[in-house]
Amino acid sequence: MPVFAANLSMLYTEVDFMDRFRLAREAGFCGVEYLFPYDWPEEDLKRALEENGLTQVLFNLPPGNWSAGERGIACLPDRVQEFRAGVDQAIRYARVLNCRQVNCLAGIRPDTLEESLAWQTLVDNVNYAAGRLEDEGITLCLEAINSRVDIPGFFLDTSARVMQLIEAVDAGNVKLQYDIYHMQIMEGDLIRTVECLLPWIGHIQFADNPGRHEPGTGEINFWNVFAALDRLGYGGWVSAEYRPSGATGDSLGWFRQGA
Ligand SMILES: O=C(O)C(=O)[C@@H](O)CO
Ligand SMILES: [Mg+2]
Repeated sequence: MPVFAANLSMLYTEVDFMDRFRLAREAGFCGVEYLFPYDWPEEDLKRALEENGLTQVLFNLPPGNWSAGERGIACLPDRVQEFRAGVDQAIRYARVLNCRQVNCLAGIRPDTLEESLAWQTLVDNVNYAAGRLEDEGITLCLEAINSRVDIPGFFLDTSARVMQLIEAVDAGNVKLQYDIYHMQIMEGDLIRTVECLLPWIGHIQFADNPGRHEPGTGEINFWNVFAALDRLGYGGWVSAEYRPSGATGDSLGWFRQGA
């Protein structure tokens, strides 16, 4: 079975954020990720990881104004300074948390922004971030997110589009973050896609579809998908990024079965 991590922004929301680390460890996870670390002091997060023997697998670059609906600023030409400051902030946290991967959210392209300008801004920003992160030994992940259900207008919404960006940037530390849930909605053909794109995949996340709940609640055959990851020799993390359909503990049958 792959090595699984728990996404603490979606799992264990029954308890306060800082208590989720312990619950993840008690369930048997050895790695965690969450959307953003920036609301907590680095040292507090580091302590939570160390006390529970957990690896910080991933977090996102600052996304702009999340509560106002922004989902990344990397494609927005009037936000380049803010993007760069966000890279600095992410590096500060990644150093303390010993986190080897950060994810860049491309953002939602406003109708008033020309597609070509959004694309060039994204290429330039990813180039900049990749250079800064390479110096730190950190991989920059680029996630394709479905624009049909969860984030209409999200600028990078297919694996092909991310691959186009990876080619345009041509940096060794830029990888595709393949989210099985989003790609089931946009593309399907999960196992064949992973097989084709394996060398460029840095991180995998999952939830079942529809509903974005745990494996077994929807249409994806996770047992076959996880077996394929093993057969293909995928060596990265596979993160449970789903909203449990009930209590988190009750949603972990897939994990207990595979562990
Ligand atoms: O929504 C997702 O999927 C994620 O991976 C989050 O990090 C936000 O993009
Ligand atoms: Mg995801």
